[in-house]
Amino acid sequence: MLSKDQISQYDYQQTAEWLLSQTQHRPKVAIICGSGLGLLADGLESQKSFKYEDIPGFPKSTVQGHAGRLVFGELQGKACVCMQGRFHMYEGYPLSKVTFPIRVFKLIGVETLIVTNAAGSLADSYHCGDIMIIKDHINFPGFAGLNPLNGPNDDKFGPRFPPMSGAYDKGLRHLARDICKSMAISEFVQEGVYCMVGGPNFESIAEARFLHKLGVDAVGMSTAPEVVVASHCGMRVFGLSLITNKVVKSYEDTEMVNHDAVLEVSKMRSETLQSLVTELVGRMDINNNTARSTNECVQ
Ligand SMILES: O=P(O)(O)O[C@@H]1C[C@H](O)[C@@H](CO)O1
Ligand code: HPA
Repeated sequence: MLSKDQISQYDYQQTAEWLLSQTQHRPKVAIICGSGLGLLADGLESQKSFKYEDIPGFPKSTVQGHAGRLVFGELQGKACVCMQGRFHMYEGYPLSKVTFPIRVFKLIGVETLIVTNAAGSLADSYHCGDIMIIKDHINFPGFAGLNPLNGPNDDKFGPRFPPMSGAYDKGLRHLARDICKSMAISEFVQEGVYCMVGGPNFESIAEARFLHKLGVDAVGMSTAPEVVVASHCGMRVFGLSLITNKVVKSYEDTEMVNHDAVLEVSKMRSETLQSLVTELVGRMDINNNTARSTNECVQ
């Protein structure tokens, strides 16, 4: 039996079928835009967009900097679907709702997920405005039992105990580094470990020091649940964090982070991020997705 927070295969299917009936686009790539990074979706050609509130079963965006639109279109001739705004645990959504779109994407045929987010840096060598290719993540809420895969496993999507090593595709990370070189932006591109915390408050100094000691390079309030669900259902994943602030780790430091500053830095770099993602989609082989596992749920 499903608990009140769990979502049935039928519910995902209903939303997927509704979307397929509303657009001719058949995307193999989905892109999630982080805080202030909605511009990524504006680059799509032949757009067809839907407000989240008009999509059956979809949650609503409540965070400033997250427009709340699902945009279908083409990037470099490849069909994509772009979430202009995502859902966060701190908005009060259960993780099944936070990750609802991922399984819907799977059912409409998406094989590759690109996640982006705004994050604070802990690594001493990082600067505000840096772009971090996500190599791996720490799903902190998962340690406390908050995992989107909790509850009865739906074998049609993936296995009960999925591996998470290698969740961030090596080939795509390599390709992204090559693209950064050709764009001459490597000097502010890093590769590191992202940690999701629940938010909505930013980290205390003691928490920041703790995460730094754990080897976290950047911290944010999203992404890990989406990646867990995408990886569970065999999607190939690529992730980028935009470093919008340095996390305060010293009691001498009087600087305080706030969401407006996060949005400001996001805007400053969003064009570069848009070019990087566009080039990546253009050069990735979408018909050769050696995704991590196979399953039967694609219709
Ligand atoms: O959706 P993302 O992870 O980009 O949003 C980040 C984390 C918080 O939601 C917000 C804090 O400013 O930005
Ligand atoms: O410093 C941060 N901490 C957590 N989430 C964030 N999102 C942007 N910056 C931060």
